[in-house]
Amino acid sequence: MSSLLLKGVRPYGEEPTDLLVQDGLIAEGTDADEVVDATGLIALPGFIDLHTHLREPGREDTETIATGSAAAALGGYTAVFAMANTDPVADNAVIVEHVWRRGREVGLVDVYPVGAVTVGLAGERLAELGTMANSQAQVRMFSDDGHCVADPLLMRRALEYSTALDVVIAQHAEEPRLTVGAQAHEGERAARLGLAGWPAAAEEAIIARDCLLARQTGARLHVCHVSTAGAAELLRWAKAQGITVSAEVTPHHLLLDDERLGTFDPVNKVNPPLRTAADAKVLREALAEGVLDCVATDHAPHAAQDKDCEWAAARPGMLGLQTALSVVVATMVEPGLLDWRGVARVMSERPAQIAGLTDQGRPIAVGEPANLTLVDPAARWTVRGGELASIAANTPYEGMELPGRVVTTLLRGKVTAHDGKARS
Ligand SMILES: NC(=O)N[C@@H](CC(=O)O)C(=O)O
Ligand SMILES: [Zn+2]
Ligand SMILES: [Zn+2]
Repeated sequence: MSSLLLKGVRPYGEEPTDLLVQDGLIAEGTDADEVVDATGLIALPGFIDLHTHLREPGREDTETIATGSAAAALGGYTAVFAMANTDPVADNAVIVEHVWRRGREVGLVDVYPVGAVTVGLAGERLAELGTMANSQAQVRMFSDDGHCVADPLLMRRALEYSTALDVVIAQHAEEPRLTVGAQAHEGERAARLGLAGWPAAAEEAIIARDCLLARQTGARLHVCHVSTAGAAELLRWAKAQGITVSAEVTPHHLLLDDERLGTFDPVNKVNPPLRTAADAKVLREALAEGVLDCVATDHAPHAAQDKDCEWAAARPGMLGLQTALSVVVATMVEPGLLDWRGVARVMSERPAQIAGLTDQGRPIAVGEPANLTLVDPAARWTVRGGELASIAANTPYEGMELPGRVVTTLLRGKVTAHDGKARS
């Protein structure tokens, strides 16, 4: 394997140095086959997304493991967790092994399948968590994402099993009885536009309940896409009690709010919905503080016909992999809420710890795996959905100029993306 010298790179935004990458590792020395001028670029540990929808199998017209992997590499990611709400559902060893193997074949990013908690995501019977955990895919995270595991007894059982398997249960917190027909955040804006409301309490009630179940069972609970100020308050309480709960926030819930509803453009429809500007502010502060552990994209590609239609008929979800870093720079770095060490923490280190990855989210140091993202902090770029690597183009940032750009991504020393092109 060839060696690469990154000259003048700034690890975590600190003093410039030369980084040698050899045989997939960060190595000592300066003798390399290839020298790259990385002056001004910041080196971070490769990003890890705990929440990606890749749509294979079933909706390969919107995203495949190959196109989603390219989007991930271009976004600076070296590992992604592919949610189970595919068709067929990833609720058995055959499907999770397919996703895992296909990710390996594509080779742009480590694709870790998330297994479903219940058979068919139906919320009635537990899936065979143990078989998926012990399969070749070694599933370490389970979620019915897209649906909430609403039955408290089933959730309790899932948490109990998870402790024996040492896996994480990631919950899409939405009390379904409170969100029947819901279209937008329940508040003044939705009321004025005549859109049925999705109340904050539907999210918070499940988070509170599941934190109590996690305390009871000693299990590790992860909360998906936290979107309300009240949810952050509950998580702060739970962590203070010593409950083993972690939580993610999406880039869109950090940046956008329900003012977007005024356009009636379903590109802004997402689950959970865009909340108020006051919620977004609290989420940014909670992420800076560590009450929210990490950023996860909830990258959710949808076909044009499922988005360019009337609001009520449109599917919820937004692309996120290629814009996540820039949104984190805009919402967290530029306002001084996080430095680059903090970005490494929320985009790489904490996600690796939550998912139990031992070869990702590692320090940038000699002997460590060369899973790296090089970022140009001074760059600005304009988002164009049609130019993103995903098959779908449903980005809420269309035409927006965003700060910070991923220049190069390395997976075990191999360049997987450079200057806007993915390389397998
Ligand atoms: N976030 C979304 O709005 N949609 C997700 C499902 C989910 O994350 O709940 C999807 O699969 O499209
Ligand atoms: Zn969800
Ligand atoms: Zn999701």
